[in-house]
Amino acid sequence: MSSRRFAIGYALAQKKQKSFIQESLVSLCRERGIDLVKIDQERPLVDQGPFDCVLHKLYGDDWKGQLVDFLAKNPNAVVIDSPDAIERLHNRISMLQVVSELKIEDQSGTFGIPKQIVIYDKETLFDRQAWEFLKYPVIAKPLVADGTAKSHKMALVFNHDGLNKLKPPIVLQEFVNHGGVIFKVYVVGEYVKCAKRKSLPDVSEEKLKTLEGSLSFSQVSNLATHEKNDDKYYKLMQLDDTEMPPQNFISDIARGLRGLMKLNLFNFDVIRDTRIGNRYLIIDINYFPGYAKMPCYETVLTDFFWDVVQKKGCAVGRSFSAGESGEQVGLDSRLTLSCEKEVRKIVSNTCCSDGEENESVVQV
Ligand SMILES: O=P(O)(O)O[C@@H]1[C@@H](OP(=O)(O)O)[C@H](OP(=O)(O)O)[C@H](O)[C@H](OP(=O)(O)O)[C@H]1OP(=O)(O)O
Ligand SMILES: Nc1ncnc2c1ncn2[C@@H]1O[C@H](COP(=O)(O)OP(=O)(O)O)[C@@H](O)[C@H]1O
Ligand SMILES: [Mg+2]
Ligand SMILES: [Mg+2]
Repeated sequence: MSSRRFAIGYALAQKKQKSFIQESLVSLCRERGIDLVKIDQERPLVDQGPFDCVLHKLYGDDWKGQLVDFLAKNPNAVVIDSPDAIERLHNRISMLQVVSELKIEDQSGTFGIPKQIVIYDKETLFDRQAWEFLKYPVIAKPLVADGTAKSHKMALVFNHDGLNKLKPPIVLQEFVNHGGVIFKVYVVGEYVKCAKRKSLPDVSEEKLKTLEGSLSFSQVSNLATHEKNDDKYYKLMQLDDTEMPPQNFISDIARGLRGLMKLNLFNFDVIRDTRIGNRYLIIDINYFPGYAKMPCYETVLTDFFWDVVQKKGCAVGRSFSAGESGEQVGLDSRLTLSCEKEVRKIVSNTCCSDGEENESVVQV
């Protein structure tokens, strides 16, 4: 076994750094020969390193340019993931477009997205005919999903009166009753983990008649980590009784999304339509989500980093080995850690001693 050490530079917002770069992760990586090194965002990336790999959740043209410069100087380095691929997730319409391209083998369920429309102005918002195919209640979501608190502010709209507070550009999406439970599917390269979380309660036809205007909410599934890891959380939220989606089905969707979006680090939110038992709707896809909420996230992420630096598991480096051929290659292919190997293996979660029955682990 080689004793070479590897360096992974990370560029993350303060909050993300705090939640993700925990000592437990840093030390596990260190034991495996991988040093996690903070990138100084005050200095040009090209002046830092050497890094075998850059891990990031920063946006904007300046950062994108820095990554390009960095790769030009370090042709053998890898960037997880491509800014262009990540950018698609910053708009709630383009984010879900990829679902229509998905083809999966497993037939144990059907999938799609809720009916929705993008509204750019008040005139269209109040023109009920423009979106008559949507039934109340509808959820109004900011079109932009750029990680700001504002981009998570939503409203559940029960009738025409509830439209007054809305500020386009927004996506109006039909609210689908789903038993108050959402499935969050975390993807880390080939690894997939599905977890249950609390969601908005169902709204019956009778209840809808009595509800006034709208209800504002934000990040309903996002309680503090310690609350979620607590057994009481599942009991309190009655999550215990909710059946998980079929594992193969979820792994097929995860694999398909990963391949189409060319992303390695993301999660997606899925709800099960209570009207049609095995119909699943994808409502949200997030880049580099809160992995620290996954039990054993340290092991999962360290294994992934190991595969990346060892150039295993994914076709790292091959598509952007400009050094070998001397050719100039496009930005996207050089920034993309593409995934060619498709291992479809369901594994049981052996790394956790707490035996969480509410979660499933799948590799795609
Ligand atoms: O902060 P956390 O750990 O709750 O993670 C957030 C995610 O929560 P989740 O893992 O899905 O439960 C959260 O997911 P949701 O959008 O709430 O489904 C986002 O991914 C959020 O990132 P951003 O604000 O969209 O850039 C994530 O926030 P950042 O950590 O990236 O700021
Ligand atoms: N179409 C929908 N039907 C029912 N509930 C929904 C729908 N869309 C969103 N939700 C609920 O609202 C929450 C926030 O919506 P989401 O699109 O995931 O935004 P965010 O990016 O802020 O997480 C979801 O976790 C879910 O509880
Ligand atoms: Mg969400
Ligand atoms: Mg989101």
